[in-house]
This record gives sequence, C-alpha cells and structure tokens, in this order.
Amino acid sequence: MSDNILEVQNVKKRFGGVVALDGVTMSVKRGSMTALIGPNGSGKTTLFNVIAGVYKPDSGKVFFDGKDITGLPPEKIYHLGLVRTFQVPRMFKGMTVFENVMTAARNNPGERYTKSLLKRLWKSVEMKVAEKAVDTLELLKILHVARNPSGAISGGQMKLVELARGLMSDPKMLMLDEPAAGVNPTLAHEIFKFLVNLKTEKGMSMLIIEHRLDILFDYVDYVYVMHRGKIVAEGTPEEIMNNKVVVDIYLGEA
Ligand SMILES: Nc1ncnc2c1ncn2[C@@H]1O[C@H](COP(=O)(O)OP(=O)(O)OP(=O)(O)O)[C@@H](O)[C@H]1O
Repeated sequence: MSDNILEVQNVKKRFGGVVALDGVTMSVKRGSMTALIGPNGSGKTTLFNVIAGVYKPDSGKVFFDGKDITGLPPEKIYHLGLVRTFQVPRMFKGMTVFENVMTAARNNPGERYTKSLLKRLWKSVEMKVAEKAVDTLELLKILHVARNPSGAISGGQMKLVELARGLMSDPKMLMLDEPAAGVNPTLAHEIFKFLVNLKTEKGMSMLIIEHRLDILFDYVDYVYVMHRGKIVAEGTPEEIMNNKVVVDIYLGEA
C-alpha cells in the first residue's frame, strides 16, 4: 500500500484563455493533515474540483488509494471514500439539521431499500444511520440543534453540520474547503482540534484549503502553496512561514 492516499500528477486545466491549473503535482500522505494555500484565484478550488471529479483535467492524472480516478464522476469518487465539504455549507433548507445529516450517509438505506418489501431490514439500517447521526452530532457538540431547521442555526454551527455530513459516509479522506471561514477564533481552533483528533484516532487523511494561516499552521503536518495555477512551495508550516517566495506572494510582490 502506497504511503500516499492521494497523488496528483501534472494536472492541467484551462477555462477558455485562463490557465487555472498549470501542471500541478502534489500528494497527500496517508493519515496526514495537508494544507493547500495560496492567494485568491491561484487555483485551489479548481484543483479540488478536478480531484473530486467535478471537472475533467485537460491532461494529467489523479490517483486515490492506488486507483486512477481521473475523469470519474463525482458520485463514484465519493463512493470510493473521497469526500469533500464546501466553503458555503450545502444543506437542504427545508429539513432539520438531523435530517440533513441522515441524508449524507453513504449507503443511504432510503435509497437502497425504498422499493423493496424488506421493511424491517430497512428499519434496522435506518436505526443504525440515525444512531451514527446522533453520535456524530454529539462528537461535534451540536446535538442540541439537531431538531432545528437547518436554516435557523449560526454560521459556525452550519460549518459543523457540513463536517458532520462529510463524516456520515465513513470517508477514507476528507477534502475541506475553508473549514474555519467565517467562524470566531475559538470555534475555529475547536474545529481544527476536532480534525486533529480525527487524524490521530481514526487515521483520517485530509486536504484542507484555508485562508486563516495563523490558525491552520498550528495544526497541519504539511503545506502546499499555489500561485497562478502552480505549486510554488511545499514543506512543513515552519518551513513555509520562513520561505521568501511565499512571503513575497502574500505581500503581493511575486
Ligand atoms: N468555471 C470557471 N470558468 C472560468 N474561469 C474559472 C472557472 N473556475 C475558476 N476559474 C478561474 O481559474 C482561476 C483559478 O480560480 P480558483 O477558483 O481555482 O482559485 P482559488 O485559489 O480557489 O481562489 P479563492 O481562494 O478565491 O477561492 C481564476 O483565474 C478563476 O477566475
């Protein structure tokens, strides 16, 4: 089994005249928390979208858990255990928090067994999913809002629900798009502490886009820096903080 759960090899993607990804090569070590940083428009979201199957790359390859996933549709990649969360949480507004988390289970029994007559089996699977939803909400300390309509919770709580939805499918790897954006610093640290626990207790692998570097650098193992569609630096948070190229990029001088 390879040391890397994710490998991106020389991926290129352009939109008309805009080169969004200009030959990106990077990897995520199994069980690591890896960050992807870079100024606005540097290509981070496009890279997430290529990895998750939303966009097909013009060239290059993506391997997940030893399998070539280049160009596979998003739902296939999701079912292989590579799950992403969004910067702006995506929830069904008409449902409660609990229902939103329930619908995210990978083998959603509602889908699998609705048409069958195996009602009892359906019920027992449904119960297991419900228990898991309760456990996940409890773990994230948002069980008390489980019955609230998903539109009637705070921004920080929405971020946590988005994370809970991601965890319901028992992913092998999470791709998190700004998990701490728009939440207060205390909660941001709590979210990252929770992610570190996921890593140490469950061996979860993570790739994280985050603009709040002061918080991010306290927790991640390894950092890739993007600029104008390329990876321009990589290393530990300490190495990256002291990297002149990175400092220049963030000061707008590169
Ligand atoms: N669907 C699209 N159509 C056309 N251009 C796009 C599309 N998606 C991204 N781009 C362009 O590709 C480049 C990279 O954008 P991308 O959103 O990947 O950057 P980013 O690093 O995620 O930025 P941010 O931090 O602001 O989210 C930008 O120039 C952007 O305008």
